[in-house]
Amino acid sequence: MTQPSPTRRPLNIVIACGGTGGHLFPGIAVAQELKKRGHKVTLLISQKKVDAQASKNYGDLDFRVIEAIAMPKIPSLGLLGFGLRLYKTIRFSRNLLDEVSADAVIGMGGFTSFPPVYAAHRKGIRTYVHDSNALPGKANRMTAKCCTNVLLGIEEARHYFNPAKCIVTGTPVRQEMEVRKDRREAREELNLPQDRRMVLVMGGSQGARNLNSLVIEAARQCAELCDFLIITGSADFERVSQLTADMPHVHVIEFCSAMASAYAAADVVVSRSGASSLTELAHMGKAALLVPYPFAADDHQAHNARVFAAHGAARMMRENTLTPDDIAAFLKEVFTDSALLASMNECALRLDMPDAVSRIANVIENTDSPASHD
Ligand SMILES: CC(=O)N[C@H]1[C@@H](OP(=O)(O)OP(=O)(O)OC[C@H]2O[C@@H](n3ccc(=O)[nH]c3=O)[C@H](O)[C@@H]2O)O[C@H](CO)[C@@H](O)[C@@H]1O
Repeated sequence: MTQPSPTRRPLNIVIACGGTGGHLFPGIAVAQELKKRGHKVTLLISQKKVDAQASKNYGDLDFRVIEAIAMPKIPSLGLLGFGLRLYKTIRFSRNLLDEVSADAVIGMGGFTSFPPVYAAHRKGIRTYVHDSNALPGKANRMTAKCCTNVLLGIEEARHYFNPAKCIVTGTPVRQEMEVRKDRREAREELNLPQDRRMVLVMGGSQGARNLNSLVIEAARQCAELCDFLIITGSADFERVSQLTADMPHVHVIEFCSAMASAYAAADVVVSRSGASSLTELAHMGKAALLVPYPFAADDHQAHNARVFAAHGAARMMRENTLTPDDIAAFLKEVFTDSALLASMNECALRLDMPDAVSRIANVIENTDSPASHD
C-alpha cells in the first residue's frame, strides 16, 4: 500500500460529490480518509433526495448543499436559464472557497463538479476531478480542462483525457466496507435466512424498475433454488413490495444503509453497472450478472460492464433482450457449478484496487505545485 507522506499543515479540502450515489459515496470515502489524516473537509452535495438519504448516516462529515445544474441539450431554450444558474453557482462556490480557505478542490464527477472546480481554478487553487467510469462523461472531460490532475478509476479511461495529467488511483470504497463482513453476522443483521443461497439485486443508488420487474419474474421460477434481497430504490418500493407479498423467499429493502452487510450476505449479485457498484463488487469478490442501464450517457454502463465480463468477473446482458428465463438460467448455472462461481468471485477480487482512497489522499497531500492547465 502507498504510504502517505507528511504534509506541512492540515489542508482545507472541498469535495464536490452531489447528484448521485456513484459520486457521493466515493466522495465520502475520500473525506473519511482525509479527515483521518487531520485535514478539514467540506462536501458539496445537491438538493436531490438521494443525496439527503445517503448523507444522513455520516453526521461526522460537513455537508453543504449546492444547486445541481444539468447541461441542457444544445441548441435549446433551456440554455439561457442554465447560463444564469451556472453563473450563480460559480459565484456561490467562489464565496464558499473563501469561507473555508480552500487549499484544494476535488470533483467526484458529473456536472455538479464543474462550478466549484472552475471557481477554484480561477482562484489558482489546486483542482482535481475523479472519473470512475470506463467511458468518462462529457461533464468530466470539460471539468478536466481546468484541473491540476485527473484521477481515474480505471486505466481504460486515460485516453479520453490529457494522458500526462492522469493518475490511475482506482475508485475508493467507504471506510465501513474496507473490512469484509462475516456472512453469518451480515445475514443476522439484515434478518435473512442463514441456510439459503442469496441473490442481491441492486439497481444503482436510485433503483431500477425494469430490472426489478425482470428479477421478480425470475424469482418465481427460482423459489426452490435461492432467496433474493432486492434493493428497490425509493420510487419502486411500494410496487415491488406488493408484487412480492406472496413470495417469502424475496426480501425487499427501499434503500440500504448497510451495503457492506448486503454484499457479505450475498452469494451472487444481479446489478446495474454503475462504477461504484462495480468497484464494490470487486472489493467484495462477488460474481455478478450485469445489466447496464440502457439510457446511461453514451452507454457508459455497458463499457463498465464489458471490463468486468472480459476479466471473467461477470456476465453482461442487455436489458432490451433480457428475459426472466435468462436470469433464472444464469442463477441455476452458477449455483450448480460451484467451480464457476468460485472462479468468477476470484476474478472479481483481482479487479479490486484496495488502496484507491490512500492513493487519492496522497495526491492531494503531496502536490503543492501551482495548478497546470491545458
Ligand atoms: C444512471 C447513471 O448514469 N448512473 C451513473 C451513476 O450511478 P449510481 O449513482 O447509480 O452509482 P453506482 O452504481 O456507481 O453506485 C451506487 C452506490 O450507491 C450505493 N448504494 C446503493 C443502493 C443503496 O440502497 N444503498 C447504497 O449505499 C452503492 O453501495 C454504491 O456505492 O454514477 C456512476 C458513477 O459515475 C455511473 O457509473 C453510473 O452509470
